[in-house]
Amino acid sequence: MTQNDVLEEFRSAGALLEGHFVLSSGLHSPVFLQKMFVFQDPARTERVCRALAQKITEAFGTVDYVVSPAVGGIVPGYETARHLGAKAIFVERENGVFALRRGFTIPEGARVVMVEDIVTTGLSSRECLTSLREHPGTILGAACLIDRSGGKADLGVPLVSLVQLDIPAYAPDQLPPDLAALPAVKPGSRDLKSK
Ligand SMILES: O=P(O)(O)OC[C@H]1O[C@H](OP(=O)(O)OP(=O)(O)O)[C@H](O)[C@@H]1O
Ligand SMILES: O=C(O)c1cc(=O)[nH]c(=O)[nH]1
Ligand SMILES: [Mg+2]
Repeated sequence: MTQNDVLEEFRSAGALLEGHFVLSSGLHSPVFLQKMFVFQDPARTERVCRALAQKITEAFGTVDYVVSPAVGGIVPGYETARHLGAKAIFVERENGVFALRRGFTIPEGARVVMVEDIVTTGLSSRECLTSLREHPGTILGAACLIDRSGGKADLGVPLVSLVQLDIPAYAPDQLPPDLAALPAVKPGSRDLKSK
């Protein structure tokens, strides 16, 4: 799949939203990728995750465990793991901090890749990777469907993505006037999880 093919999947799923969005990081952006509109269609999800699995294999070789940050990472993590022949587990917030729960474990020597849906600042991915370092296994790297940081997000491990876009994101006190004029909506779930 080319970058355009992947973007076309998002576009035709109605997942490329324009307006005024407050992202999980608190940054404001005129664009939001509503990944759940992609993931509600299993056939579409299969197409993009098969392509991501191919990139992961090229970059990292065999993978035993895919670990994803909940909630957004769970569906693409599972589907990508299916194509890799790997297990799919996830971290979720416990008192606001990502942790492996539900009795999930990673065996000694397992080859681990973190799979995220979207990378903006990389904070969610870094938090996931930090929690994984407390467990056995070798972290080979990270992967995401769309890196909207334009390659600027530093996860501390190699990151492969299907699409790299440099989508503007602004601090709340630095909004361009045309963006400030629109009512802001906050589609993400980070606040919900910390309560
Ligand atoms: O790179 P970042 O600046 O961390 O932003 C990207 C993160 O934001 C979204 O998750 P969100 O926290 O909105 O929750 P969700 O996964 O439950 O949708 C998305 O799923 C990524 O995890
Ligand atoms: O940064 C985010 O919170 C974010 C951006 C985006 O485009 N899509 C998403 O689900 N989260
Ligand atoms: Mg997320």
